[in-house]
Amino acid sequence: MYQDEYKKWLGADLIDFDLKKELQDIEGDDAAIKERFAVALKFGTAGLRGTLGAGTNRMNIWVVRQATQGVADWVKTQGGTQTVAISYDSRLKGWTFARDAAGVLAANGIKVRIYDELMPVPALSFATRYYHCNAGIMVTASHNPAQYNGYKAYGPDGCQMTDDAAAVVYDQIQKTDVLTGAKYMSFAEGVEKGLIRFVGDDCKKAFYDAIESRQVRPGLCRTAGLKLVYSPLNGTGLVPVTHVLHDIGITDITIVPEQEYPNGYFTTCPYPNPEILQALEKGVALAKETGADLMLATDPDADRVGIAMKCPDGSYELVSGNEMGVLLLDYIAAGRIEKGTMPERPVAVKSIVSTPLADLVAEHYGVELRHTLTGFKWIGDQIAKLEAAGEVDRFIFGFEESYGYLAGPYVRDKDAVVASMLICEMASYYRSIGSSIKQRLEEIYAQYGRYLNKVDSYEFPGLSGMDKMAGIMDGLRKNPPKEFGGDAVTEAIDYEKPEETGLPKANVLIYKLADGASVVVRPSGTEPKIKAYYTTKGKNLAEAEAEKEKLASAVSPLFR
Ligand SMILES: O=P(O)(O)OC[C@H]1O[C@H](O)[C@H](O)[C@@H](O)[C@@H]1O
Repeated sequence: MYQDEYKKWLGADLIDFDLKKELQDIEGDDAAIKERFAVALKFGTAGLRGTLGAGTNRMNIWVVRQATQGVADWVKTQGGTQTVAISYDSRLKGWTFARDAAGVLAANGIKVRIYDELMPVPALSFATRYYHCNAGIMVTASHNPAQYNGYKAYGPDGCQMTDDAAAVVYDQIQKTDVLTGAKYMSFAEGVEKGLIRFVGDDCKKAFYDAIESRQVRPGLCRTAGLKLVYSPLNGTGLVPVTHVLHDIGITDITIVPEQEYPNGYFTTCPYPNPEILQALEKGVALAKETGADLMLATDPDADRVGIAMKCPDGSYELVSGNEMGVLLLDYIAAGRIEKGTMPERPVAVKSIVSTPLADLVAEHYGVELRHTLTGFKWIGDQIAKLEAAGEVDRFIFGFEESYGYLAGPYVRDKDAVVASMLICEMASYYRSIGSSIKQRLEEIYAQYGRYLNKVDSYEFPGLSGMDKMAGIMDGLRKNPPKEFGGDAVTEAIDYEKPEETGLPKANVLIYKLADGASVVVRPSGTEPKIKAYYTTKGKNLAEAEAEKEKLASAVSPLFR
């Protein structure tokens, strides 16, 4: 089967010369052919993601065209404006895939609004809403290494596609021959026919205005003198983040030179994920050199942001996604109360695997904190619910521990542009009152308790990995652990039971322990990993860390 498919591809005019060469190079190599052709990349709610290359199990123009035909078939059943927004980041073949997706949509009679320069996830979500599109397509593999690309699909609300819509697209893809099934018209023809148009400056301006309107203390940054180092990690952040920062008055910005301009090879940080230290190293080094108050790094599609902060002793410390979520919630709530701009019955949202410290902070300010499953689309879904009730202004902030934040309803995915702006504003504010982000964080710990949140990941690669992970989760359900390292489990919550959790069914187990600590276990939805999320509390950091180590040594043998 896979050999037949391989021969079909080898004999076809593949347009992209890289593909032809790759297929010729693997002639006679059964394993290499099998890997590329035995299965197809699966389109799910997050769209497609895979390594670049030839074959049905790779990201290439043919797989992109086939997927886009599936999207087009779904759009045609939807009525409305029959328009799709498209953006792309700095990844290899990003523009090629975006252009080909536009060509497939145009050939299906669907109108396209495509950015004329690389722009991040939040800008795509915004354009999808702005032009009342039926769908949005973002060509990106987020923070994966350079050999990856992908295709995130959005619904009309600017949220990642729902399960129902993705299932229809998937069915349509199955009916579309990968090499011959998608309709196609050249980009030029689509433009000539008026079907393909670029995103207008009005839309870009409205996006920036929407973000800047979320400042908590407008004008403050103009005089605070914040010194910043910023790295777009060779992705899309450079233009939007610096645009917004300049607008709000932050001018002392040093950009990490090697990571300033788009470069899909990510030569200085092979894994451009702001969650990991390596991606932030160049920025931290430059912050030390320049004495910056703050260092920010956005991932290639600028939906996540990681930071390092200057401590009073001059050292730099990384801030975790949970800590930043809590800091921003605290800053936004306190600031809006002080400024008289807090809505009535304010709502914030976080995922069930994010820190419970946020619950205490929310309670302190009278903010209702809603809990959702992992995946920012669930936070978008909460905003949609408020919108449907005519109460969208109640939403003040949403975050996930995986470095995703959003502070307004103008988009429905995480937005590192607004997060970068608010982090800088918050740093400026604390600087202006003789404090710092670090000091505020310590005050929060002093007030609510020294919480520690850590995530350990256990990898299960290869085809057998999925089975192993399923077996482990099954084992935990059949033989529920009664204690971890001597700490009794006081409550076990199984998210496979929606009647008990009030949330959609999910493969997540939460164990609450006698001393306020908790362990959450779930298989990742994006990588072949089981993740264990630990929350511990101590009189000080050392005590919380010791507790985490104790729990982790009891939990990790379960994953062997
Ligand atoms: O823990 P995982 O399933 O790998 O997901 C981690 C993250 O993946 C993506 O970035 C999603 O957009 C996030 O919403 C999610 O939190």
